[in-house]
Amino acid sequence: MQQNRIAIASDHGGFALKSALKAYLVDRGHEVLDLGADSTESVDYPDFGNKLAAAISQGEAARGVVICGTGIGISIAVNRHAGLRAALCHDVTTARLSREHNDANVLALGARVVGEEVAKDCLAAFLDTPFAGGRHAPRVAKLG
Ligand SMILES: O=C[C@H](O)[C@H](O)[C@H](O)COP(=O)(O)O
Repeated sequence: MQQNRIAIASDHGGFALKSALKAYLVDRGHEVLDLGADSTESVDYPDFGNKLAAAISQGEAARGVVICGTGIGISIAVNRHAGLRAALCHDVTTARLSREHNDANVLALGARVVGEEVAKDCLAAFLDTPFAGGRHAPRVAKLG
């Protein structure tokens, strides 16, 4: 498992925010595995959600970030994979609780919904918050 490596993927709608968050992750000392998209040319979000889920399942990265226009489609794609828990977050509180209560391993963001600064704050909360365990552990285990 590459503990310090964060995988990131988006569709065309999330491309610009992906670039900004990549730079932010590098600034924070992370290695970034960029799985595309590589431009604003129209693509299909399931392809990128599936790619990121595979990378995490195979231990190529410890956690992931996915971005599409709303964050909805790409988070649905990731959540179809066993062991993947993508949390669609719009604010710091949901990002923090997605880690504390749900042990989310993927942060999903909507580039057409949240601004860059809010997205960075969500990412910081996602990275910095540990899973609380305790009563939450058997619940998370039931997610499969
Ligand atoms: O949930 C889906 C995402 O928000 C997509 O980014 C969105 O549907 C793409 O829309 P469009 O093809 O109009 O750019």
